[in-house]
This record gives sequence, structure tokens and C-alpha cells, in this order.
Amino acid sequence: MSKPKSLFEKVWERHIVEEEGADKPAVLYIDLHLVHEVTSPQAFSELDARGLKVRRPDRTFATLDHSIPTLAPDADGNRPYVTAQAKKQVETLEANAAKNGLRLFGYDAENRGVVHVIGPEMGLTQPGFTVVCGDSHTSTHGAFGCIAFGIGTSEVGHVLATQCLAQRKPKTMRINITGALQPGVTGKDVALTVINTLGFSGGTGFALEYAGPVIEALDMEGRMTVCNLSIEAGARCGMIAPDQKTVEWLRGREYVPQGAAFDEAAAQWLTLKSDDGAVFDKEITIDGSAIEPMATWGTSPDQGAPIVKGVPVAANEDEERALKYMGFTGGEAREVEKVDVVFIGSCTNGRMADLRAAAAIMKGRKVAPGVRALIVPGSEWVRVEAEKEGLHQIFLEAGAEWRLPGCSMCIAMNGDFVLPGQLAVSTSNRNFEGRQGPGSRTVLASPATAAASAIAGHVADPRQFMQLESA
Ligand SMILES: CC(C)[C@H](C(=O)O)[C@@H](O)C(=O)O
Ligand code: SF4
Repeated sequence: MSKPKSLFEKVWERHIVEEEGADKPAVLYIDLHLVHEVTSPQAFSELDARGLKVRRPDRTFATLDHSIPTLAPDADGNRPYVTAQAKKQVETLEANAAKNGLRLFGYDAENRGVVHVIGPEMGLTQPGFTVVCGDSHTSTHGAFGCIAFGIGTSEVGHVLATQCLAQRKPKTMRINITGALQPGVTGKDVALTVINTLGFSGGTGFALEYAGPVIEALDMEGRMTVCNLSIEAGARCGMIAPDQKTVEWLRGREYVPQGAAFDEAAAQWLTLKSDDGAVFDKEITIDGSAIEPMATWGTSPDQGAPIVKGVPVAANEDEERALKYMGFTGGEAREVEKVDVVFIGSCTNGRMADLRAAAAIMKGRKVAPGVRALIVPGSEWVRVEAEKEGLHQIFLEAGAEWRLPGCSMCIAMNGDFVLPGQLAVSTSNRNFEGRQGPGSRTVLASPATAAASAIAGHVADPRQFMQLESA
């Protein structure tokens, strides 16, 4: 019998073009290359300078997400770009896509959206694929059993030119999440707990596999959220074995095989799981039943804690510095954290399930006076679906803003930002100093927690609103 293999090893081995050696990395074939406007201009210029063409235009897809405004064009069709640079990035990608014959989910396309939202949504992301993008949160696509990771701009150039990439094989770590989640606890809380357990560099050098009953019970959106944050623990990628949920989620999407060919592909996808007895370089177990709604209190995504436990007292100088930046003393209850802005969206939590969770809390309630709540769908598809369900009405009636898709306030390079000193509860994945605008302070949390905080006007445990409903 052959040696038991992990999911990672199975996918990795299928893509080796040239084996890794002591003095050279492996050469991997890339199934899907996603491109956005921020990290691609120099890569295309390099290609031009060398007189090269895109090797596989049919495996390369581009979208606009980081720099595009989330406000509609004016009556004359002028797009409200925030800077000349944002405009230039968009126009450069439009030109590069046209020149190279790439499909661009462009400004006016009905499928435009954040790169990690549209890949799965279009069925471009498929189990067993290698997926790369010049973007660190490419790990999101691992939720479908892909080896998916972010690459630098020069590597974007290599993949454009060759459809291959030089890579060293990472170590493997399995994270088993046992038990069952309590009501009101979501994939985001799982992700923040995992990062908190590993620490911001605990995943460095590893490909993570998330497994166990909690992961199996999560919907695909929750699994994407978990894989999205892998990079915030320093991991190369994060992945989850495909199952029947994965298959049903992908069925009928534009780029997956159709009809009988889909069932054949699905049968093959379902073989992509770690064999019994597969050996990992590291294995950890987290009790899923003990996970509670989480919120970060510091300036790194691993600096989080269950909301009910309040802000921890600093254990070292780093934590002291983070607390100081955030304006917290340590030891206080989260309720004292007055919220200025709530942002619900991003590639972490900008999907239908996320918006539904936020709407369930906001329905029939009002955003607290003085709080600005911005709800941004992850894609045009999500926007249209949400509007069909009337979710936007719930948000608007609550006093929130409802925007067009994009990275928006997650990265503040498109006109949506948090003012200096303001405190934002955000469903995104990074709370670095100034991430949402110079001097901004970010608390990362789930869509339910963000919605609850918008209503309460302070960082709030969403279960208080859920209990009210059942009382
Ligand atoms: C702009 C891009 C390179 C960046 C990334 O790689 O992740 C961005 O998406 C982010 O989330 O910080
Ligand atoms: S939504 Fe945020 S994290 Fe995701 S790709 Fe855009 S900027 Fe990066």
C-alpha cells in the first residue's frame, strides 16, 4: 500500500513540473492566476520589456477591487476616483487586459468584485487547483481544497509569462477543531481564535489544513473566512478538504464543468482529503465548543479575545504599545469602547451569508447615534442577490450606507476610510496601525458582532441581540 498522504501533498504532487532539489525550488504548474490593479502594472511592464506574451490568457483573470470607488459614477459617467493614482491603476489594468486578451471583470461588468470573492463565485476556483494572485489573502481559495497563496509582483510576472512558479514546499500543520460551535459563534470567531492560538508568526513556513467537526459544519462562506485569515498567522496557505457542501456550492457556476462532466469532476474532487494516518509536521487541536464571539483589542490580528472577557491586561511591551495605540488601558470591559464606524464587507466577510448575519441583527433596529455604518457587498453578484432578498432595505432603514462592491474601507485606498483617532469595528482581516486611514483604530470581528456594535454604539457581544429575539 502506498504511503498515506495529506490533502496538501496530494495537490502539490499533481502540480510538480520539476522536483525541488537541495539548491533549487520546485517548479509548480499554476491552474488559476487572478490579477488585480495594485500588484500587476509592473509585472505587465516587465513582460512588455522582454517582448513576452501572457502564456495562458484562458487561465488568467483580472478584476478591479482595491482602488475603485464604492460610490456610483456621477450623471456624466465620471467615476469618483479618490486619487489620480487610483484612476491610473484601474486604467492600466484595463489596457493590459485588453492587450493580452484577458477576461477582466471590469468597472461595468456584472461580475465585478473583490478578487477572492469572485474567484469562487464564478467557479474559477475549483478543488485540487493551484491558485495564485499578487495578494496575500489568496489563501481564501483554500476553502475549496486548493493550494492557494499570495505572490509578489515579480512572481506575478513569472506566472504571466510561464504559467509556472518556483516554490519551496512548506511544512504541513493540521488544525483540528473539535466539538460544535455555540449559537452566535461564526467562522470569523473560529479564525480569530486560531490566529490567537498560533500567534502572528505561528504559521510561518506552514501550509495549514483545517479539519474536524466544526470545520465540516461550517458553510462554504465560513470556510472561506477561516482560510482567508491563514496569512495573518504567517502561514503560506490554508486549506479544507472538499465535501458534498463544496460540490453543491459550485454546481452550475459559470466556469465549472456542466452536466455529466460536473459529476465526474465532483467524484474526483471528493477524493481530495488527507488519508488516515497522513503525517503532518505539526498538529494542534482547539476545542470548538469553547470558542466565543471574538474581537481584537490590539494592532495585530492575533491580538484578540472573547468579548465577554474584556480587554486583557498587557503581558509584554508589544501588547502595552498596542493597547496604547488603541486607547485602551487593559482590564476594561469592551462596552466602554465607543464605536465611531462599523464596516461590514471585504474578502473576509463580504458574502451573502455575512450580510444575512448582519441583517438578522440590524432588522427593525437603528444604528446608534453618531455611528457611521458602511455595508459593502464583496461583489456585484452579492449586491444583486442581497437586494433581491431586501437586505439593503434592512440596512438602509437601520441608518447604514449601502455601497457598490470593492475592498472599500478594508484598505482605505478608494475613498472609504476611517478618520484619525476614530474607532472602527470591521469585518476585514487587518487591524494594523492606520490600516483603515491614518490614525484609525480597528477592532476586527464577525459580521454579527459588527452589526451588534453598530446598534449598541460600543463593541458588543451579538448574543445579547439574539437572546432578545427569543425572549
Ligand atoms: C494590495 C495588496 C497587495 C494587499 C495584499 O497583498 O494583501 C491587500 O489586498 C491587503 O489586504 O493588504
Ligand atoms: S478586501 Fe481587504 S484584504 Fe481583501 S483583497 Fe481587498 S484589501 Fe486585501
